[in-house]
Amino acid sequence: MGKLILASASPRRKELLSLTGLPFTVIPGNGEEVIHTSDPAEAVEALSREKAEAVCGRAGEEDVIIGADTVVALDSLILGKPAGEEEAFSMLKRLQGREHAVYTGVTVLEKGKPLERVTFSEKTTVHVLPMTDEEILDYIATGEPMDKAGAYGIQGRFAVYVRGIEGDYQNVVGLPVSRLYGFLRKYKENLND
Ligand SMILES: Cc1cn([C@H]2C[C@H](O)[C@@H](COP(=O)(O)OP(=O)(O)OP(=O)(O)O)O2)c(=O)[nH]c1=O
Repeated sequence: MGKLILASASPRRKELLSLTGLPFTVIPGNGEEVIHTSDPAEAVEALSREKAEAVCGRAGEEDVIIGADTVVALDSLILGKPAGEEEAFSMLKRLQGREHAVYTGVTVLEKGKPLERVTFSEKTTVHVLPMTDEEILDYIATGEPMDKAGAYGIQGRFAVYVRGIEGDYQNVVGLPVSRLYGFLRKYKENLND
């Protein structure tokens, strides 16, 4: 068996994958994330596949690669990372006072067995309390929104505005780790460091 590779530059995903106790290596991808569908589940699944496939060239024949992507969906909009503070403001203005869905797509790919590739997505519903414009601006000033889908981090200062969730918390932070572990546990004894 080869190595387990996390195809991600996200420090959160690295931390979440560590919870499995499996040895793994991080290879950040650098591809553009372009969404070609209005279906958020389809979008994150496709992006997770692209991220996993993008590092295939740098992986060994027996390596197992994980790619993941997270978006926020509300009404018919799919929100990725904000391009700047103005976009962060308009995203948070839309999200406050209501519920939305967070989707993370995951692909697990054994480089030598392309036909056994697994792709799935997980949805978590997040209920956000009403926020004043001043609270939104104060939150943006923390710097937390800029590298996160939907312009917030449930694991950070935004926690005070989260009334509750339905589904997997870790999925919101960027990796549905318990569901993913279901696909990874078979590699447990066989991975190289
Ligand atoms: C909604 C939400 C998202 N996020 C993060 C998870 C993801 O890292 C990020 C969404 O961006 P992604 O494009 O999914 O991931 P990334 O660019 O950070 O990392 P990579 O593509 O290299 O794997 O938003 C939080 O940390 N907390 C939250 O509450």
